Amino acid sequence: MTPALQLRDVRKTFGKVEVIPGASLSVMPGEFVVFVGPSGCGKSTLLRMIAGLEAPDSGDIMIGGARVNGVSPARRGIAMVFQSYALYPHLTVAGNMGLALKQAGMPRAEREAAIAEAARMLALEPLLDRRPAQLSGGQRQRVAIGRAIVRRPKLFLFDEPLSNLDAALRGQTRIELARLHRELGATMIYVTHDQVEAMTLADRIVVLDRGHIAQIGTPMELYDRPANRFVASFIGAPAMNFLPAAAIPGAPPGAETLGLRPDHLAPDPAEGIPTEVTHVEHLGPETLVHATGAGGLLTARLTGAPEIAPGTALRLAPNRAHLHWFDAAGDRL
Ligand SMILES: Nc1ncnc2c1ncn2[C@@H]1O[C@H](COP(=O)(O)OP(=O)(O)OP(=O)(O)O)[C@@H](O)[C@H]1O
Repeated sequence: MTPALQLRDVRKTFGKVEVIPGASLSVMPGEFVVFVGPSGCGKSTLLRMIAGLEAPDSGDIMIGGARVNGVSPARRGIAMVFQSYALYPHLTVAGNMGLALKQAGMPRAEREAAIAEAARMLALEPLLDRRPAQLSGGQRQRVAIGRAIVRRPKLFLFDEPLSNLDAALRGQTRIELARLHRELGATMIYVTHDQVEAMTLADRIVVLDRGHIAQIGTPMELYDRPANRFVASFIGAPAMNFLPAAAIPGAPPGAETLGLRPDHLAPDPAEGIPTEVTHVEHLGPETLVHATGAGGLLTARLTGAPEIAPGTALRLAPNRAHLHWFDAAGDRL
């Protein structure tokens, strides 16, 4: 099958700074791929090169099997949804959604059918005659998504589309986006710095570390088998704990660091690592216990609301089925 998108050793430098030192990846038709990484890691630059808003210094960008380097954004068969909704204030919702189709010369009846279909998918039907100023932030973002849908692009590109929404609406819109992806069966590339969005939306996640692809995999692959410390610490909340490899017996040769997820620690008065509790957070169904011990800081996620006070001694034992060993370079062993 021809990949919907392929990057072959794509490089980008701004002035003297190499922002993308060489990225290669393939996205299959219908996949939802999320680019994730901390601020400044180059996610937006990569997305903007795919969109044609930025030119790579070298390398090939292929969309649907055709090389699109040098092809204008409008001719790439893509639709982009930004963090800022970028709606036209003087046009109605329907007008905003249909503008690109009108400009492309699509007949009115066909245009209206496309708008009606997108409005149905996004529950925008009652709002079609409103102007952007009369909409909430979440509704505006849905219009921006609708504007992308009506164009039936080969590739949807999303650049942090939820970051202007409040937490509750972000969660809700995330679920809507996942449903939309299922319903459309479209190929989607999505940029975020939020690992929860990446974990919940992606078929596959691309983790970027200072322009390098640190790992590509399904959410559970990254969670269960992070390729290096960077991915291990970025994926999963609360973050993975890191201790010197000598903290427990059984380190493989070359191990420098032991990674333990908070989910994989449990009190064990006999065998556990001795720690002193520094802080306890009761979240209702679970409790986060923060402690010092074995030459590091440890966070454990315990179920229920155990009575543990700061200052007490607590022995925490790792689940042996979930140990992550890393060498001096930070690579997984
Ligand atoms: N037009 C530009 N000129 C010079 N440097 C740039 C330009 N655009 C981006 N950069 C730099 O390239 C690096 C990557 O930026 P980019 O916006 O791709 O990161 P990002 O991962 O999307 O970050 P954020 O989440 O903060 O948007 C940053 O160091 C940024 O300062």
